[in-house]
Amino acid sequence: MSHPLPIYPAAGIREIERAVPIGPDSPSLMERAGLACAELARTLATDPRPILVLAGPGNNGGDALVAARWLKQWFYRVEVVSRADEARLPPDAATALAAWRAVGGSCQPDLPEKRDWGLVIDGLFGIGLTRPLDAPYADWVQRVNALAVPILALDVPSGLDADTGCSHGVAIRAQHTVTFLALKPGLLTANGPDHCGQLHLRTLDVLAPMYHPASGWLLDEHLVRGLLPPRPLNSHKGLFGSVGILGGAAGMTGAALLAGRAALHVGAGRVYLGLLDDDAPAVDPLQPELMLRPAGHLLDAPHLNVLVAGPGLGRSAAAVGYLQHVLAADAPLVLDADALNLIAASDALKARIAQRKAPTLMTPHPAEAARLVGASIGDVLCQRVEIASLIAVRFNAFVALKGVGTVCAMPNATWFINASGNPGLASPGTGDVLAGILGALLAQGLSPRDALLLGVYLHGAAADRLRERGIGPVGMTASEVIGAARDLLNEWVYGLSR
Ligand SMILES: NC(=O)C1=CN([C@@H]2O[C@H](COP(=O)(O)OP(=O)(O)OC[C@H]3O[C@@H](n4cnc5c(N)ncnc54)[C@H](O)[C@@H]3O)[C@@H](O)[C@H]2O)[C@@H](O)CC1
Ligand SMILES: Nc1ncnc2c1ncn2[C@@H]1O[C@H](COP(=O)(O)OP(=O)(O)O)[C@@H](O)[C@H]1O
Ligand SMILES: [K+]
Repeated sequence: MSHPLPIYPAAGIREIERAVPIGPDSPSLMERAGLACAELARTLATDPRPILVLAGPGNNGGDALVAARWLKQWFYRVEVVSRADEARLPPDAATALAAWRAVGGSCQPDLPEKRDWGLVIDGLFGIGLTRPLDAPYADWVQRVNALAVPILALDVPSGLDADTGCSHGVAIRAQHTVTFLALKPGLLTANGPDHCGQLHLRTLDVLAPMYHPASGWLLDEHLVRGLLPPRPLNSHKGLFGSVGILGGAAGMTGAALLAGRAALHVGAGRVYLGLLDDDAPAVDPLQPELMLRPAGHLLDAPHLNVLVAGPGLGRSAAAVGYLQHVLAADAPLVLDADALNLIAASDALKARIAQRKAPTLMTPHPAEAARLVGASIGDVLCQRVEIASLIAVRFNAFVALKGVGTVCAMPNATWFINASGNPGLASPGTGDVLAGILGALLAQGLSPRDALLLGVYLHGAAADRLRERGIGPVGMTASEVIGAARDLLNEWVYGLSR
């Protein structure tokens, strides 16, 4: 499999399907997909009960019928449920139906009441789903979802939109999804991961980018391993940059401290905090390495080469003033939280970001993203790739639209979907930690693109490491994520094992 793994929306997959040459002696893509499904199903069907195959009216149903045929030939008991109108099946699916019948297979028009299946194969709809499931499909999906039986979804869990990860009404909740040719965005973001279960990619011997250029890729460990900041033996703290963090208004000092501690633990040479709270402490007793000062003096700190604005910034007039100075600074800048909200509320600030000469990183969660582009949160949730890309292009910024399957979008309209992370991160302060991590990586000389990709992946991977250790997902804290990120980065940079 070639890396990085490309991600295509349905239209791209269709271009690839059209372009792949199929020689006279090579199996059709549907034959390859059905066989790949059957091989996986064989590993999942661990009890002797029959396998239920739900076959839809299009090519997804065709894949399912090919899988049913192989499984029957391997002596599994297979029951196919299909309402497909033979005369209206696409050609490959009609061939698959004829081949299924030729091995003695039959189709039932409705889902039987009995429920003694050992595995359900969902081949109702794939990338061709265009609207909420009609009856009886919606009813079938609800009934198989309610069974205590594993479901293997073919290509896309039926009912889920392959492009967005939002469901059209009800959708299959699978334990496994085997997806063909290439990854699709909807499997990786929004509701996709909850509906897909474990994802299995089968490229069907097709090198997708040969047939259609990709503009999106999976952000995985393979991709970030090449981006690590070097640590020569002959080094001193001046080599690793100085991060200045603007934030910490009254009642929110902790947010700035979390960002600062994260920056320190991910390798920044020096970390300054410019705090807005008049009563802010002069030192963080638990992290005395941090240099705390009033917000108005932050930009006077020596050697600053990266700025982070937002953690606990608040929306006061003073905050706007400090933010204006930070935006005018000629240093890479990470904008998070209330910095984003203040920008969303001001056309002048918006224009200033787009005009910045130094790189800008923006890390909105969906509500912040909605404010930035004047969309509803619902729109953002169901158009994550589009909205992240829109923000990146509009603000000439490197954007992480946060949430499950964080979308990293670049100003050149390329994008990545992050594979790491878990709901342990749905806890206070984890966004501040991400902002600090990004600041530290920029300070160590990574390009804005590479800092964003490594930082987002590392943040999620740290949470995954904590979950492996039983620390979360419930009760995982942002402070714990910092320590795990440090451990992982050292493992990756120096090859030190746990
Ligand atoms: N053509 C090929 O050679 C290949 C096809 N493949 C499979 O083909 C799938 C795409 O096939 P199709 O384009 O036929 O699309 P689907 O099989 O996903 O579904 C399209 C059919 O469902 C109908 N439909 C859409 N939404 C509906 C709804 N809510 N209720 C009822 N009917 C609805 C459409 O009118 C159409 O008849 C992929 O997901 C994949 O599983 C892959 O195996 C790759 C190879
Ligand atoms: N369910 C989840 N799965 C993966 N990552 C998540 C999940 N929920 C939240 N996150 C991550 O946690 C971080 C939360 O950031 P944010 O919403 O800004 O929190 P805060 O404002 O409390 O710091 C983001 O990086 C986001 O992607
Ligand atoms: K399906």
